[in-house]
Amino acid sequence: MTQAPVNVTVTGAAGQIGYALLFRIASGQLLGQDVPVKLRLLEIPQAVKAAEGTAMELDDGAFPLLAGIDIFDDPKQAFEGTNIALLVGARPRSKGMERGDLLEANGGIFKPQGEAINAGAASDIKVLVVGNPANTNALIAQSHAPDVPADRFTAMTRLDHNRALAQLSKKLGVPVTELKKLAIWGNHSATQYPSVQHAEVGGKPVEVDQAWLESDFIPTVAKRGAAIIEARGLSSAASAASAAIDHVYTWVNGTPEGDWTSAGVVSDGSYGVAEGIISSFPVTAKDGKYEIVQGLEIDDFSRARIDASVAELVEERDTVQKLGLI
Ligand SMILES: NC(=O)C1=CN([C@@H]2O[C@H](COP(=O)(O)OP(=O)(O)OC[C@H]3O[C@@H](n4cnc5c(N)ncnc54)[C@H](O)[C@@H]3O)[C@@H](O)[C@H]2O)C=CC1
Ligand SMILES: O=C([O-])CC(=O)C(=O)O
Repeated sequence: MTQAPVNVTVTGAAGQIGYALLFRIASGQLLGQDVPVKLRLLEIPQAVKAAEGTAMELDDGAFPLLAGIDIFDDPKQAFEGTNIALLVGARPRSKGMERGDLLEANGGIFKPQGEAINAGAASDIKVLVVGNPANTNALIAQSHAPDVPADRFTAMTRLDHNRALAQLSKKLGVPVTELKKLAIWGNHSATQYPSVQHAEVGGKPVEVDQAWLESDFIPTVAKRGAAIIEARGLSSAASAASAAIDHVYTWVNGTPEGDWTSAGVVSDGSYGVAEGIISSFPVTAKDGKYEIVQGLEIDDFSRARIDASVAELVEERDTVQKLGLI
């Protein structure tokens, strides 16, 4: 091992995504097979013991790239010197909870975490927010880290992107590797817009009928989270962990020539998306930076769908603004 270990902080480490995610990080899939990692696990005090149990299992994996595990219940310590932060822990919606209540409860988590990242993370910090509502939680954290470049805060829509790839691959009867330039726009919620407008199969434009898009593909992708909960009795965990691995691996190592992926990134106003919100866009990654793909023509159908999801994000931003969370 020639390289110094990269510090990776995972919040919600004792949760179900954490359980799937940590072993993949330890095995080298987050950053590459030549990059040692040190894990920094953050949990609430009541779940520290469970996180210790997971850490024991990580030890038992004897992973060659795992250079150490530390467990914290204090965000200030957990983010000290961290290079990659995966913010998975969040307050789930409980019965009778309104969207505003959920945003408020999560503000109590993501505000101090943003402050702790601002105070102590490494200068090359990259943050991925997985915990829902992911886009607005990312906005809250980002707004409390004024010394960190805003583009270091991202929200996960890679799971939606992967779901879209899988659905289209099944429909066309081709492997996912044949598909390029799918895109998720907007919020990681049921209003998201999975777009095939620029998608290619084997280098040619994808042609599918509009009825299938509207009545099957889009709702299947957008409501997949709910369908998994219905079937499994628990929300997506291994697929979410897998998408988090993909998101960070791509961010660090780049997108292949002639393709893009999807991520929730801070809007610079591109495509009429309100500046400053964290919205999903088609993005490329190069030299450790995600960039919004520019210059795409947006047809009327796509325009209406993008606008609807962005309107929801603007509403969430306005709510957290009113609550004094940003
Ligand atoms: N963006 C996406 O595509 C997806 C997002 N999610 C979201 O990811 C989140 C985590 O999901 P699961 O692991 O299944 O939930 P879980 O409930 O199994 O685990 C969450 C963990 O977070 C911890 N936690 C709560 N507050 C914390 C805090 N302030 N600091 C550190 N840890 C804290 C809890 O103690 C718990 O161990 C949920 O919000 C879920 O909705 C899930 C799937 C996909
Ligand atoms: O709704 C949830 O908690 C899970 C989720 O985000 C998804 O599966 O897309």
